[in-house]
Amino acid sequence: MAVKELCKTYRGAAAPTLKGLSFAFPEGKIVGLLGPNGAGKTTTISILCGLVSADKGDVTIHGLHQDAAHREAIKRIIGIVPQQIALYPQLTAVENLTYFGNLYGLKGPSLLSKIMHYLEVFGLEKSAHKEIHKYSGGMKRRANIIAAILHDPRLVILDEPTAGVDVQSRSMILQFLTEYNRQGASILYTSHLLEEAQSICEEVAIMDEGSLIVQGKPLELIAQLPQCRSLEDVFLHYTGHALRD
Ligand SMILES: Nc1ncnc2c1ncn2[C@@H]1O[C@H](COP(=O)(O)OP(=O)(O)OP(=O)(O)O)[C@@H](O)[C@H]1O
Repeated sequence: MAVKELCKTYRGAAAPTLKGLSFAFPEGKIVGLLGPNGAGKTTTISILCGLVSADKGDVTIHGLHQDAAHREAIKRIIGIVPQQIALYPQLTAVENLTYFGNLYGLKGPSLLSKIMHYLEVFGLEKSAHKEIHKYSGGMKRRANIIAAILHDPRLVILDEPTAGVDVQSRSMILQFLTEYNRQGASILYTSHLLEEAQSICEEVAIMDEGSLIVQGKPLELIAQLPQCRSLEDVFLHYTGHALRD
């Protein structure tokens, strides 16, 4: 996937959120989009998914240029896991997942067996018929991921999928992403957890204030800076210590 010279200023905003952002990631890898609060990660992801329109610039996903002619094809390729839980709290997990499966034209016994399979993979089978508002934070996050992958997307885009979950859920989610990637899918995710990003991402792009700062393989980025021992050191080297509002 690639973005080229993306610009975005939200209506009424005093300053642009994206200022000519460009990066390109190879397919079939787990890659990370990193940056401090307000860097523009969610905006970038939203543009990649077609949920927000850019003022200027190009997006290409799995060789398809993001334009009106390819919108439907791209929608089928992508699975989106938003930062906020996008499930109906009063519906059970099975009811929610049936609804999301139907949106992609999946139905009947094959959809139900897929839902049950993933509920088991994500350790939610005992809560399949429990309403989502009765789920813990980690359970909601796991169910939120299932909703995005029922249509077997070749690219899964996740916005902070492991934020605020316990160690067990986090480890389960990362293990799943690694396995899903091994089966051939590309994964793009954002996180503030740099140790985690270092361990699972083959490549990362660090952005700040709407522009790309640096991109590369975590170990190569670390090796380029003699004073840095971790991706967190690299991140602080490029983005500085100043607090962001
Ligand atoms: N819908 C919107 N309307 C106006 N401004 C917005 C909107 N969404 C985001 N912004 C602004 O754009 C900037 C970048 O926000 P964005 O959420 O893309 O950053 P981020 O890197 O994902 O941040 P975080 O790590 O805090 O989630 C922020 O200054 C934010 O206030």
